[in-house]
Amino acid sequence: MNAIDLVPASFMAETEMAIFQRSLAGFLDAHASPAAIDRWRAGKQVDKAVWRAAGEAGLLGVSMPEEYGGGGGDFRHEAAIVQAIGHRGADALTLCLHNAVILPYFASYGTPEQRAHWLPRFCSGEMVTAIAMTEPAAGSDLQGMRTRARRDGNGYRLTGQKTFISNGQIADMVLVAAKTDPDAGSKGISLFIVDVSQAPEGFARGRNLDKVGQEGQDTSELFFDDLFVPADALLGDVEGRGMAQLMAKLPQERVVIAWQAMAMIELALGETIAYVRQREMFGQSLAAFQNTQFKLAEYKTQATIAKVFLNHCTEKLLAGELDTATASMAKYWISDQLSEIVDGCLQFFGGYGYMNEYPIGRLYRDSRIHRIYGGANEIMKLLIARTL
Ligand SMILES: CC(C)(COP(=O)(O)OP(=O)(O)OC[C@H]1O[C@@H](n2cnc3c(N)ncnc32)[C@H](O)[C@@H]1OP(=O)(O)O)[C@@H](O)C(=O)NCCC(=O)NCCSC(=O)C1=CCCCC1
Repeated sequence: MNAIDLVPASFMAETEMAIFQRSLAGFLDAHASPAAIDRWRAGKQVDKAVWRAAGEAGLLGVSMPEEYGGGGGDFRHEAAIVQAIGHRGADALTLCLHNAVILPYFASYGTPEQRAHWLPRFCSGEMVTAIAMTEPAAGSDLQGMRTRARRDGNGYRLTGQKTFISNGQIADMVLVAAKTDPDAGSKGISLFIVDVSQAPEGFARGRNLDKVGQEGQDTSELFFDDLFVPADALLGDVEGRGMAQLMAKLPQERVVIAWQAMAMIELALGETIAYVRQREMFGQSLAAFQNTQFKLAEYKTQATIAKVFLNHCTEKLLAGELDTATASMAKYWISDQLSEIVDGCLQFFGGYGYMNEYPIGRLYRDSRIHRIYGGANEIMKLLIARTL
């Protein structure tokens, strides 16, 4: 049994992972109750207090070194968090963005001073993070970004616009991709650590965008108008490495999204199995129909195969051997399974499935984005095809 699988405590010795999962479940019971989630969805953002509480509970920066206030764990702990949150729906998944997507940029590319300054603030929950790559006219084509960073004395001036930025409304620090040399192609992009906690002049948050699903977390436009950042805001200390840094880190982000999709598949199957068992029609249980059994057998098979492949990707990632194509396969294939399975599950609920009061309808809306964010699935196929 893989340590990432949630197994009943009675079947295993109390391993470090089981203890971690238990404290995670306790945290989510206390801070991500259905009432709290309803509040986030109404306000279109996760309460910031939850971040502080997550920091105090040791759930932020779990894979970061202990010397920076992190948990000293690894990607298995990150995957456990993604799963535990995903099993309750999609809300608060941006905690995983902070943990498993953004902090690793600092751990891998930050100077010792940047790591020492920023990571403790992120691990405590004092500062919430966001990453800003996408622009209104450049989503899939990262090199097409227009945001500029011009040298100015002992720093840079950032001008441009970003959109679809998760945590954009609540972030205290935004890691911004910008062109330092528009003529240098992939070597003309750099990443900047932008402290927006004090609403600096030249920075503005735009709309908290109204989405089809995942309404419990904020997704924003961000505007930079001649915003001054000091020279040490450049991630690392060499200009022009941003594109390669993004390309190297995106595979892990894609595995995180695949784990989210996996958790939501399991949630959909659980909800549907419970429903078909209690729903009576034509004088028998909906579960007794062969169509129900065959469909659910197919979905369970797809889910099982997906999980085996995802555990394989996780092992590769832990060994530092995860390649872009393999991560792209996980993201594209598992998010496709999610769409098919959630759609098929909703069908069993009939008219009730289309009502927001049933969780399956919400899952249907929340799951659609998995085929788009982290790189559209068509981009995943392009990245796979490049290796053939
Ligand atoms: C693949 C792509 C469509 C096109 O790449 P091009 O061909 O322009 O870039 P190319 O020539 O492949 O490469 C650039 C440099 O990079 C190096 N490198 C590549 N892989 C790696 C690697 N694995 N390690 C190190 N270096 C790498 C490459 O060698 C090159 O450097 P060089 O010029 O040779 O010096 C790219 O643009 C992409 O991927 N878009 C999807 C964006 C996309 O995924 N957003 C997602 C936005 S975030 C998001 O959606 C969120 C979702 C959830 C919540 C939060 C955020």
